[in-house]
Amino acid sequence: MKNIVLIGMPGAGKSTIGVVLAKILGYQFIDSDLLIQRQEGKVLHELIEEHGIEGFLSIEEQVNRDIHVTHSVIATGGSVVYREPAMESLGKEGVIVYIQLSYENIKARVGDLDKRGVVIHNGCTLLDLYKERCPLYEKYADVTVNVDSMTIEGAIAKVRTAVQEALEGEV
Ligand SMILES: Nc1ncnc2c1ncn2[C@@H]1O[C@H](COP(=O)(O)OP(=O)(O)OP(=O)(O)O)[C@@H](O)[C@H]1O
Ligand SMILES: O=C(O)C1=C[C@@H](O)[C@@H](O)[C@H](O)C1
Ligand SMILES: [Mg+2]
Repeated sequence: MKNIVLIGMPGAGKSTIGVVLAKILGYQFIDSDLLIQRQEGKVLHELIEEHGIEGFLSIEEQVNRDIHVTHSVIATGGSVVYREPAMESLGKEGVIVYIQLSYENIKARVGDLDKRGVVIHNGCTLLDLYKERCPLYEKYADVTVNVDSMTIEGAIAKVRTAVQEALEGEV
């Protein structure tokens, strides 16, 4: 049985959708960000400050490559797409679902980028980040689900249907 791997911008709703979807499907829920925090004993923004962007991405890559599970929904961090080996490994683990949301809605959802711990270079805006990342999410996605103007419940149902179609009823 395939796992379901959620990718997308910070604030897209990967963790929010993922945990409820797992419950509905009777799957386990895994949040890569929480695995990173548990392994390192620090919260994300501390890790980015301490190790720098490339150092953090290396930790994130290793943690995601080490995920080997079944019957699980995996919510990833928004920056996982910067490391091809991590995406290759996740792609073998399950169907990759891009949770797509417009820039305007992402902007409204994410608060202080520093406190949230987003991988962004100095001088780069959220819009720059959005434009840089969207092609990467599209590149790795097996399925894209747009969740603009959807309630949380609506988004979960849409993701579930899209995954079922992609896996031809396997879940
Ligand atoms: N469909 C929705 N409608 C309104 N708000 C939502 C919806 N889905 C998620 N949210 C809200 O958006 C915020 C961000 O959601 P969440 O933390 O799940 O995003 P994420 O994709 O996991 O982000 P990150 O990459 O930072 O882990 C939360 O406050 C959540 O309650
Ligand atoms: O989108 C990002 O740059 C990130 C999102 C978080 O989920 C974390 O994975 C990390 O803080 C980086
Ligand atoms: Mg999350």
